[in-house]
Amino acid sequence: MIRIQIARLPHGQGLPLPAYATPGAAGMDVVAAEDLDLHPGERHAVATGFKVAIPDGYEIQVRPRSGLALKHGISVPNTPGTIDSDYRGELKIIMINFGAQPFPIRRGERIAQIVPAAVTQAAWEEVADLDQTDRGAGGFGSTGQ
Ligand SMILES: O=c1ccn([C@H]2C[C@H](O)[C@@H](COP(=O)(O)OP(=O)(O)OP(=O)(O)O)O2)c(=O)[nH]1
Ligand SMILES: [Mg+2]
Repeated sequence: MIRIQIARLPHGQGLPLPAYATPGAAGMDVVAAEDLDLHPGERHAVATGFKVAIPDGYEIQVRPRSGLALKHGISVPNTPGTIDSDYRGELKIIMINFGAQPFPIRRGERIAQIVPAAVTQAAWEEVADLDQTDRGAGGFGSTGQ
């Protein structure tokens, strides 16, 4: 378990912190800080009312909730969303309505889940060419269905 600083913005007053719904949950559910109706095909960066300072070496991934996806076609188009450790703006959840009906997003309702994850940064080692493998450049179904 890591500790992540979280600060409440003025419009986050009264909202619960992102929280695990069950002891074994992988993601903390995040609630909306605003009310809006998301019409079919529309996207919106929904306010959460919080900002966070993630420790170096970690990120937060933003993922959809499967119930909203299955029942209403509500998802996160950039899933898994990436919250960088050096970001100090408001945590926002980009929501999209893939369904056929307008979907009411309401303040205090759980709209997505966030998963802290370790990040491995890499440095490039540029070379003239790469080693040979059996696969070579085969991909995109090259091994069959
Ligand atoms: O679902 C998201 C995705 C991103 N962000 C914030 C935090 C993240 O650190 C920052 C940048 O996100 P990302 O790198 O995915 O977007 P970009 O289009 O590459 O923007 P930038 O040029 O600011 O990095 O935006 C959110 O609040 N919610
Ligand atoms: Mg970026």
